[in-house]
Amino acid sequence: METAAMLVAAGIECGFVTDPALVGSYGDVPAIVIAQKTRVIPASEAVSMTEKAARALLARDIRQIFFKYCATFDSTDQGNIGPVADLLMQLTGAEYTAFCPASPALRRTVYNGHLFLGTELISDSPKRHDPLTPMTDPDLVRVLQRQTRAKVGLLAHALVSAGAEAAGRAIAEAAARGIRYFITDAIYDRDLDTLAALTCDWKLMTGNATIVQHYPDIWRARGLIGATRRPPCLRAVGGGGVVLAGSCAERTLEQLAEFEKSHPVLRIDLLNAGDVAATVGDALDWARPRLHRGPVGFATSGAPEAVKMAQERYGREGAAQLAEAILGRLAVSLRSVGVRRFVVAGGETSGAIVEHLGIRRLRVGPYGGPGIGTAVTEDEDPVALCLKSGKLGPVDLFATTLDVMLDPGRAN
Ligand SMILES: Nc1ncnc2c1ncn2[C@@H]1O[C@H](COP(=O)(O)OP(=O)(O)O)[C@@H](O)[C@H]1O
Ligand SMILES: O=C(O)[C@@H](O)C(=O)COP(=O)(O)O
Repeated sequence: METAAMLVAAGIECGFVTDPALVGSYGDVPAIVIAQKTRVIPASEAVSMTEKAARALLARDIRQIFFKYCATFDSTDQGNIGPVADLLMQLTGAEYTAFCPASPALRRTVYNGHLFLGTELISDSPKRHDPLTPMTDPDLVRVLQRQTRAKVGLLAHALVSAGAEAAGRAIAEAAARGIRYFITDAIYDRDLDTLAALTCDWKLMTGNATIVQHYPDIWRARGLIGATRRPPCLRAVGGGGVVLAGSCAERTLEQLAEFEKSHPVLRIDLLNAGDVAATVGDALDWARPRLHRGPVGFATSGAPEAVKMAQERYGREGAAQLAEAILGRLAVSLRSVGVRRFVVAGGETSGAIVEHLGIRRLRVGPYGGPGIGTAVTEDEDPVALCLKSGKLGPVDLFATTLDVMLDPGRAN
């Protein structure tokens, strides 16, 4: 959703679906995002879901497929970045592609193939405690190589600094020696300019949303899209407002603490929540008398020790599935009692809630800052969603976003 929001902010009409079957519901739009929850499912399932999505796009005579993943390269040795890239190479007929997770503005940089969060290697950062994709190896060439049979190499910073032409020549030479995948160093925003210029015409490119953000100026300069349009703001949505948090990231915990200063928050302890139906029922009973007074929050989020205990009880995937089932079913129950504004913390959690709510197509609003996407359903009784990356967003995001949903025009 963040990727779509960046395009919308650049004045580009961008479709957004979670179901590839709906790609055909758009006319001649310059871009379509297909958002699927494929990050940590078994690789074979991620590949088959991505194949459906890619085929739906390729049926439209497109210039490029962009495979978006997290700036922290969230994945495990079993996948899914490597296996999905392998599939997309085959479907697009690309000879090689690059991997550019960097987000210099957020100080997520790649140097000599090593991923840093600020001054720390990712393996020394809180990402080593991620509930699903603990990142314990900072060397992305090595990380990706464990996920694919294709030969992985590095586009080193000296080559990126030398400009798109020199980098392109170096890649072509390395490709002639059999290297198919290039982890790209990127430290500064100007590196993304170079990499965008280099990859703009490739059939397949992969990375974080940050590099997509650099394409519209190039498209426009080449006359591929028309003049800038002021992005339309989203419809106002009334009804109850809630925060649903499944992210256990430090930033989410801070945002919850801030929201809790002025709003009720129900903390759901997974150790006492094995019965999903009963937990959801109790949470709804807790919410009903409070909701008419203003937004409320629900969180399964916990600090690393709490996550560890839940995972010891239910297993890594089991704990995640339990939290996602609770928050997803709660979202459905909350909608049935009049909630229409949802702020969701966590990428996986967002996917689970969108799936439970049965949302397949959304109108995405203009970019609202790193890690945040906001959208509204297109039906007569709309639901507004803000989906937030666990690690990102200002501390007061929850209350301010629920408020802006009531009148998005005011925020512009
Ligand atoms: N208390 C908990 N213990 C273990 N896992 C949890 C707990 N609460 C939530 N989870 C799971 O942790 C994962 C967090 O991932 P995600 O929602 O993507 O957040 P983030 O954006 O911080 O990575 C989700 O699958 C969520 O269901
Ligand atoms: O790069 C990012 O942080 C986001 O693009 C993203 O993917 C966030 O995923 P979560 O960390 O699971 O929220």
